[in-house]
Amino acid sequence: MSLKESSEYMEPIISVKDVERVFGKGDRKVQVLSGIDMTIPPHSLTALKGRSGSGKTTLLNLIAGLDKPTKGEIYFRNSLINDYTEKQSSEFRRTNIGIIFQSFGLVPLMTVEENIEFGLRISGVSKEDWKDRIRDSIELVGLTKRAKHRPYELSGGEQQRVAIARAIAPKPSLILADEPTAELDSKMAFHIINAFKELTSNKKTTIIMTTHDPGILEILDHVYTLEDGQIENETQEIF
Ligand SMILES: Nc1ncnc2c1ncn2[C@@H]1O[C@H](COP(=O)(O)OP(=O)(O)OP(=O)(O)O)[C@@H](O)[C@H]1O
Repeated sequence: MSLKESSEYMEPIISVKDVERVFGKGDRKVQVLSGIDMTIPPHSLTALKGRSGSGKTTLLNLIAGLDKPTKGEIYFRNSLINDYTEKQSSEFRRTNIGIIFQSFGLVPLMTVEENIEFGLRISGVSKEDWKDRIRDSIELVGLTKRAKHRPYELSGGEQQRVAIARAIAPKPSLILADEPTAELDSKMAFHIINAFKELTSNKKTTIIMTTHDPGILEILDHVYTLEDGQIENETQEIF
């Protein structure tokens, strides 16, 4: 591998530098994050863990460009995303990021297949690839038999898996997942995390997720623990 290739490989996909997020003013001021530094290498599987209210979702929202830090910088590769206009920010998400939220954001009148197709359409994936991408992503989350069903006909865990399939299908360079296994039983959670691990090991994507689940932590490449708005300790550093 040439020096150029190897240095490109090591370039972080996300760099968070001295980030702070304060909500509200005066008496209602809440300092949720402060002095956050994080470097996410490409093709890694990283988790943010911490107590409820520790700021995990807030940090994911900042990385997605859905919110802006009150201080500090967030880079996607070499691009400073906290300076993006709203238009640049939504274009950035549309073309680079798959988002799995706690509220799944599925379109109620669309079947599982149609929801995933919708995701492919807005990500700009060429139409000739849709059929394979839809089939493969549905298979990956174990919902082949439910492909023609609508979200209201599915359980919470099944809806969560549709949201995962929809985020994966466009093959984004970064997936941000807020508690993607929260609704799943331990066997299915393990299956999904293993699928995440395979997608990152095969250099198909990079994943940053939040979790409460101690059972899955050992599969991950890197775990950041948030406590009192700061990164407490770093574990499982393998890079
Ligand atoms: N828009 C807002 N205005 C004021 N406070 C907010 C706002 N958004 C989040 N917070 C506060 O920031 C803190 C962190 O919230 P966040 O959702 O990031 O936590 P979390 O670690 O993801 O929690 P959980 O595990 O319960 O999902 C909470 O105390 C919350 O009340």
